[in-house]
Amino acid sequence: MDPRQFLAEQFADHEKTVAATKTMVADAFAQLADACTVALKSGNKIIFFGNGGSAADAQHLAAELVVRYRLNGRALAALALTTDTSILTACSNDFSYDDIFARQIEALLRPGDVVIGISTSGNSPNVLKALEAARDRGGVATGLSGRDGGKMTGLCDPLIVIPSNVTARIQEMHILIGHALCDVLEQRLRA
Ligand SMILES: O=C(CO)[C@@H](O)[C@H](O)[C@H](O)[C@H](O)COP(=O)(O)O
Ligand SMILES: [Zn+2]
Repeated sequence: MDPRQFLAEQFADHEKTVAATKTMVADAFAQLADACTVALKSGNKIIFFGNGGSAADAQHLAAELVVRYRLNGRALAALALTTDTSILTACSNDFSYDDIFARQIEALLRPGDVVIGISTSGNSPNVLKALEAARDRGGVATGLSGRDGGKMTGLCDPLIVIPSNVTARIQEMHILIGHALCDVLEQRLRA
């Protein structure tokens, strides 16, 4: 396998996914940006969570809002549920891995908070449980997914579904959309 050829194929696949995604997700993205704007203006917060690469996305995006993305200005209230190893290990050990995000939602969510579950399959049980817990407690359950949306369909409003079956391509679109979300929120609330 020639790495140059392989990389060219990866770029081609990425570009194909970008082209398919940008026409499909615009309305859901606008809805998500509006929901986050309302929450932040009302003194609520945005809560991100996901597994593996999506855990990295969750904490990456929370950091953009709490600290800065492109603009200096006020801190925006955001939290990733993927970072406290004591909570994550105690909850996995004593309860179940499926509860690691839902338990934190029970502790930390206030009505009006926006939660953003990130799952490329849309089927990770811990993400689904947290979305249900958020919805039950008056949170705004939203998500970033891929494939056919999985079980996140029907739990999230809006749900941004990336039209791809390749986990890496879906994640690449998630972080692009996440960055765009931070940019819109900065322009609305930090400028
Ligand atoms: O980053 C990657 C693959 O690119 C992996 O770590 C991936 O995030 C993990 O397999 C996750 O557990 C997948 O979960 P999900 O996206 O289906 O919810
Ligand atoms: Zn990855």
